[in-house]
Amino acid sequence: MSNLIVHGGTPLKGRIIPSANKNAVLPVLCATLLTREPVRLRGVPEITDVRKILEVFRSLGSLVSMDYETGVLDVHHKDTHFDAAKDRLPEEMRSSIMLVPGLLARFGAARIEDDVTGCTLGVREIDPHVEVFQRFGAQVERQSDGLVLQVPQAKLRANNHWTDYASVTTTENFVLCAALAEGRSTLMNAASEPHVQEFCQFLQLLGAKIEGLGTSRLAITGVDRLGGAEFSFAEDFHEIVTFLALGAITGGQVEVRNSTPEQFPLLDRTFAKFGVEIVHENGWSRAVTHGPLKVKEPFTRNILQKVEAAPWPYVPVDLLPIFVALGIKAEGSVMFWNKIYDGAMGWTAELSKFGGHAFLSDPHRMVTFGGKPLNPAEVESPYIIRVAIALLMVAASIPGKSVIRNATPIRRAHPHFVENICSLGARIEWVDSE
Ligand SMILES: CC(=O)N[C@H]1[C@@H](OP(=O)(O)OP(=O)(O)OC[C@H]2O[C@@H](n3ccc(=O)[nH]c3=O)[C@H](O)[C@@H]2O)O[C@H](CO)[C@@H](O)[C@@H]1O
Ligand SMILES: C=C(OP(=O)(O)O)C(=O)O
Repeated sequence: MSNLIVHGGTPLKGRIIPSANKNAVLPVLCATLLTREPVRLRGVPEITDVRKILEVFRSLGSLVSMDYETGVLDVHHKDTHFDAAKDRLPEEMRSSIMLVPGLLARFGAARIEDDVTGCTLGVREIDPHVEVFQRFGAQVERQSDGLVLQVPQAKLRANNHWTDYASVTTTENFVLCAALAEGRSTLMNAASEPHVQEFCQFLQLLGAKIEGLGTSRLAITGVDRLGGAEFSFAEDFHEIVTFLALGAITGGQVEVRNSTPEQFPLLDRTFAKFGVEIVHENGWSRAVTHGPLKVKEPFTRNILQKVEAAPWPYVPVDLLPIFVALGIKAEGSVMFWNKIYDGAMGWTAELSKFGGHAFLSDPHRMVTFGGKPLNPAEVESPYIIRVAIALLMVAASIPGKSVIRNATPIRRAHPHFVENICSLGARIEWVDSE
């Protein structure tokens, strides 16, 4: 377990070049299994989830050359081998489940390990995935240590499917299966997050026939084979928002490179609810504060200001903790509504150790009563990447030494995160503990 020691209270200043979005990089890595041609990826971040997937590739016998200095990955799945009875896939990360279509395409067999939950956000079912695999013709059997999938026929069968809700990884799994299936498949209620679109663009580059990117209806016409490609990852909107918020919460001036400000109007309005103005100019975004943070009062009398997170184009649920941190700091009350997860808000007790006041109304809703005097503290992060960051944000805004225990999940998604914050003037360090 790694902890973060934070000497807070310094207004952060400077410029940040964001890394690639973990949730685009991981499905793209899984998609490379669908081709027998070489693939070159640029901007691959040095994060633990990437390391785990590359380890799987090496164990399959693929050629993998990863240079984390330059972010260039060359991968070639040429002569591979996999035994669903003996080999195991990574756990404690959701993206493990997106290895399934590539393994089915190559070996006619795959596995889903018991723990593909990822961050402990509440129920994260695998049924929508299993249903997708079954619709494409896979047989699924529960074994003592996971699920084993087999495809009796040579190719997956195209189909039309309508999911219960817009799930990011289920959509990606559907597209991965459909890309090489026999015939044309359609998916209704498809997820449309920027990372889902980026993943589809990569597959198109390999030669996949996908229509409807960015909408809730995807149509995919299966092709016989996919080719190779060179692909560069876009900037991660999670990192952009996170560094802007770090600038705002510490009363500093942080600029982040942002090539896609068109994705930001709702995020800008969300920042504005805490008194933070986001300015996009010449490919950069900056957070401007006008004195201490203050929650914007709604015009409707006697209602709470609120932030609602749900599948895109709502505020992304993974960004909710970042805004909760702003809610603890800003004077006024805000209701945070996580419409997706039923177990992602149970960290109010950690906020109270800082003197922050947050009330868990029900499993989906939290109210912050911000602007209270805050003190440094030792807190413990749940296994949730963005909560570890939110706790770090609060700590960075308070003069004195705080400790964020179990901050390791940050390493799953954000490369050189502490180095990046320190480049803005922060005094933060990793310390390993038992
Ligand atoms: C590797 C990856 O890309 N992980 C992301 C992906 O996970 P992931 O694809 O696992 O998330 P899903 O969209 O499937 O949602 C997770 C869970 O939320 C519940 N659910 C979701 C949507 C909904 O409208 N109703 C509902 O009930 C279901 O229990 C579901 O199992 O998308 C999540 C939602 O943006 C993000 O938090 C994760 O970071
Ligand atoms: C929840 C996340 O990831 P995962 O789905 O892999 O747990 C995240 O990226 O914030």
